[in-house]
Amino acid sequence: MQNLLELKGVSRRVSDRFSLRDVTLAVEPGQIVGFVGANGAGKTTTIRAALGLIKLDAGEVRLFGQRCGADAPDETQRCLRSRVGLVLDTCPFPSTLKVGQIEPLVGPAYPTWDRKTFAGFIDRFGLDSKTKVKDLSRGMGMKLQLACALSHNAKLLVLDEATAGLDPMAREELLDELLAFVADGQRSVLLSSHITSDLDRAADRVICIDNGSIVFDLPREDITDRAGIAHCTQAQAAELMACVEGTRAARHAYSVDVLVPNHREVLEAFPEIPCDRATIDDYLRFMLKGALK
Ligand SMILES: Nc1ncnc2c1ncn2[C@@H]1O[C@H](COP(=O)(O)OP(=O)(O)OP(=O)(O)O)[C@@H](O)[C@H]1O
Repeated sequence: MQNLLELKGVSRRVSDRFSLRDVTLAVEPGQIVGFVGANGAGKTTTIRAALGLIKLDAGEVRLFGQRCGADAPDETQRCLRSRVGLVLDTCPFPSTLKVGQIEPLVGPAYPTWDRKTFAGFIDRFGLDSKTKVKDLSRGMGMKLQLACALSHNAKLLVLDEATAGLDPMAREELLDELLAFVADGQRSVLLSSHITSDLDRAADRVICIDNGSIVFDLPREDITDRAGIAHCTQAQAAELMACVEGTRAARHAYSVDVLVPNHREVLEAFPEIPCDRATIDDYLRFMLKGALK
């Protein structure tokens, strides 16, 4: 099936200090794709490139199979973007408007806006139409954005740090909504987040960017089900790293933690070395900071 979003070789110099470099990634239908990286790594810039909001120096972006760079005709861009639901870390609606005044502002921008669906989400999320945007809690502001994003028959949801600052219950609810959104196998979510435990639970794929370049792009289970952290002495680490491909090490005063691609194989081959499964957080730390063998 056709990818809902594709970036191929996207490069863009943003400033003297930061460029996107040859970024290639794809979001397949039915997937939740986690997009991770340190502060300033380039997640938001990549999302802006994906939505045709910044010009590219090289490469191409396809949304729903069609080219959607900032150089595509305005009408094409508008039409393609109207099939994307965007949720940002801060509520972008005018702060003095009431919840009940948001629909007349947002709805007309989408030819496929569905009033009944929007009313259903407002009700289900417990949003009071008389409350001003500025008086909404973080979680409620996110839910208002989500209600908008889910009410125009979007095929792709893009969430940029939308779980930041949410309490665990609100994050859980959001993840359940996202899982329901992709359940028919036709729609997808691109979720940039620093809260990697959300991705441990919900992501099908995890893509990591660092300093404007993609560092890894893996099925989530390659990280959380296969990879492991072996807790070694210096001598064990040397032996393990000599035998196993694709390891990375974090050295401590008297021990060495080694990231291994397959924890089961290590437990079989080196039963004396304790080896736990890796989390996405572990994997990220080792890939960004761990020493190669
Ligand atoms: N318009 C701009 N002009 C100059 N520099 C910019 C501009 N937009 C972004 N940057 C820089 O580009 C780099 C990447 O920023 P970006 O917001 O994409 O990172 P991020 O991964 O989303 O970070 P965070 O996790 O902190 O939100 C940063 O160093 C940022 O300061």
